[in-house]
Parts: sequence; C-alpha cells; structure tokens
Amino acid sequence: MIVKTILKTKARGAGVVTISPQASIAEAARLLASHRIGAVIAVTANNAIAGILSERDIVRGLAQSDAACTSAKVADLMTANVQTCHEDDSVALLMKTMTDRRIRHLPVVDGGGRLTGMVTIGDVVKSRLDEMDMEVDNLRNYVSASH
Ligand SMILES: NC(=O)C1=CN([C@@H]2O[C@H](COP(=O)(O)OP(=O)(O)OC[C@H]3O[C@@H](n4cnc5c(N)ncnc54)[C@H](O)[C@@H]3O)[C@@H](O)[C@H]2O)C=CC1
Ligand SMILES: O=c1[nH]c(=O)c2[nH+]cn([C@@H]3O[C@H](COP(=O)(O)O)[C@@H](O)[C@H]3O)c2[nH]1
Repeated sequence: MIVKTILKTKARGAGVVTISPQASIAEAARLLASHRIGAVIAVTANNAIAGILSERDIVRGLAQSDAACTSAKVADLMTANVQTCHEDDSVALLMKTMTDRRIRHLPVVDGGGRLTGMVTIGDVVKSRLDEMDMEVDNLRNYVSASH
C-alpha cells in the first residue's frame, strides 16, 4: 500500500486546507473547527509550503500565553521546515515517520515540492484496516475453494 492509494480513497476533489502564515491563530482555529480537521498547511502567496500548524501547536500557545495567543500569527506557532512525504512512499514508511517523529499529519508533495495532499494517522489506520479486511476475504475464499 502506498500514499497514492490513500489519497485516491479520500473524497474526490478534496484539496488540502491551507492558510496564510500571516493569519491569526483565532482564524486558524476557526478553519480547523469548520473543516473538522486537526492541522492546516501554511502556504506563501505562490503556494509554497511555509509550515504546518496543528491543534497541538495551538494548545502549546494557550499554555504559554493564555488567550493572548489567539491574536498571534500562524507563523509564530507553526512548525517551519516541514517533514513531508511523497505519493510513492509506502504506508509502512509513513507509519514509521509518524511514530519516530511523533506527528499525526504529513503533507504530501510532488517531485517539485508542490503540495498535493494530506495524510493523517487516521487515514493510515483506515488503510491498514481495509488491507486486513481484504486479507481475511482472500483467506476465506482460498479455504472455501479448497474444500
Ligand atoms: N473513516 C475514515 O475514513 C477516517 C476516519 N478518521 C478518524 O477521524 C478522527 C480524526 O482523524 P485524525 O487522523 O486524527 O486527523 P484529522 O482530524 O486532522 O483528519 C481527518 C481527515 O481530514 C483530512 N485532513 C486533515 N487535515 C487536512 C487538511 N489540512 N487538508 C485536507 N484534508 C485534511 C485527513 O486526511 C483525514 O482524512 C480519528 O478518530 C480517525 O480515526 C480519520 C481519517 C479517515
Ligand atoms: O515537520 C513536520 N512535518 C509534519 O508533517 C508535521 N505534522 C505535524 N508536525 C508538528 O508536530 C507536532 C505534532 O503535530 P500533530 O498534531 O500532527 O501530531 C506539532 O508541533 C506540528 O506542528 C509536523 N512537523
């Protein structure tokens, strides 16, 4: 199973939810809530990845400076120098990256570094469950065909 397979199973045409690094944390929180997601990618005016902001970063900001953090900029709390993955990467590699780096969201980029998708820990678990279901079906078919 590779990243491309996961992206194909996600809603057709669903793009990546992005935000400007200059937007406020309050705007980012509203975006996360309205899309029911846990992270946004901060992109520059020409769509280059500038960082990633997850709910974890907002919680850290709240712990450090209470509600004042909501008027800070996305750029103040985001992770810059983002670790990314590619469509041809295996899901096993993604699981390792997410576990080793303790991250639950990974942006997908193409060969030119352009943002093409987002994969989360939930997407990875879902793909693994689908794969296990398929394995069980194949085994059942094999056993019933040989009797
Ligand atoms: N039934 C299913 O197909 C899925 C169920 N889930 C469940 O939803 C819950 C939350 O999921 P999490 O993985 O923690 O992450 P999440 O809440 O951030 O992501 C939820 C979904 O939104 C997508 N998403 C997240 N950020 C995005 C962005 N910036 N742009 C575009 N799409 C974005 C993810 O790829 C994922 O499919 C978990 O309980 C998880 O198991 C998650 C993914 C797929
Ligand atoms: O370099 C990175 N590449 C990524 O794909 C990535 N995803 C999350 N993060 C950062 O890790 C922390 C936890 O994020 P999560 O809410 O995704 O678990 C937070 O600090 C996030 O900003 C990333 N950093």
